[in-house]
Amino acid sequence: MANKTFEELFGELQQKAAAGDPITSRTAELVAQGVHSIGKKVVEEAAEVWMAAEYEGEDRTAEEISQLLYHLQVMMIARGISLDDVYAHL
Ligand SMILES: N=c1c2ncn([C@@H]3O[C@H](COP(=O)(O)OP(=O)(O)OP(=O)(O)O)[C@@H](O)[C@H]3O)c2ncn1[C@@H]1O[C@H](COP(=O)(O)O)[C@@H](O)[C@H]1O
Repeated sequence: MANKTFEELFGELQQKAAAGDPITSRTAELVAQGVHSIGKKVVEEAAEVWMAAEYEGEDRTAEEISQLLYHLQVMMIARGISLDDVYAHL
């Protein structure tokens, strides 16, 4: 996972969602479960970011942020939302 940019990860996840095996790919498994399950993971990871930021160190907080970003990307793929769709609102 180290040194992978947001854009590079998104491309990899798109490929995994399209052709990945739910047995070996967490991304393919989550996309197969659908938006409801992914949404619960997004909320869970967001709460873990909050708790880490308030009570833990920078490294743990960064780790939780990476997990939140991953699950947000999975949600984007499940809903057919591109990076440009999101950047348009930033
Ligand atoms: N960056 C990530 C990544 N970040 C987080 N996660 C998943 O999110 C989980 C972290 O959430 P939790 O702390 O809740 O862990 P958990 O309790 O095991 O998860 P649950 O069983 O509760 O869902 C991890 O165990 C991973 O399953 C990720 N899964 C995959 N990636 C990358 O995505 C790419 C494709 O991965 P696959 O789709 O698995 O091939 C690869 O480059 C991976 O490194």
